[in-house]
Amino acid sequence: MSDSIERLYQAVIAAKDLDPATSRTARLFQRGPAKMAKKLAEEAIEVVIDAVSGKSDAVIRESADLFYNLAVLWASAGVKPEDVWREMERRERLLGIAEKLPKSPVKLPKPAPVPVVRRRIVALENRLRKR
Ligand SMILES: N=c1c2ncn([C@@H]3O[C@H](COP(=O)(O)OP(=O)(O)OP(=O)(O)O)[C@@H](O)[C@H]3O)c2ncn1[C@@H]1O[C@H](COP(=O)(O)O)[C@@H](O)[C@H]1O
Repeated sequence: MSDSIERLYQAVIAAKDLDPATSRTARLFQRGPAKMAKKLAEEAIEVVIDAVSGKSDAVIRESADLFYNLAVLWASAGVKPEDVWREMERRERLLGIAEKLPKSPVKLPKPAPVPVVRRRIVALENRLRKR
């Protein structure tokens, strides 16, 4: 999958300086990051709506549009696909370590009950009173 996204990203980079009249990508670059972000958000919502409606084919189509608009926003923000893959690999390494930790909170052995030494205050007070 990452190969497809990397090819798409390269295609976006190649198209960004084309004629906006004929290239959607060039048009998005001409209109700027706010428009790119709006389109990305719209695609994300379309994926959500189709997924909730159980329309798997539409989810596939809209996901491809989502990846396209994400690649456009990445390019505009100076983010490369490998930057994202590196972050994902870092998280995977961390999770891998975490997976070796016990999932439940570590159960410490209950400390032995400390015998409560009841100060014989009452007896002492009685003794003092008798003096
Ligand atoms: N991968 C894509 C790609 N995926 C989705 N889209 C466009 O993104 C739009 C997303 O769907 P929308 O429903 O939001 O769009 P729309 O409602 O039809 O029209 P708008 O309201 O968005 O203007 C679709 O119209 C698609 O044409 C893409 N447009 C271009 N590419 C690739 O980007 C490269 C550059 O192409 P140009 O931008 O045409 O130069 C090429 O390799 C293209 O294959």
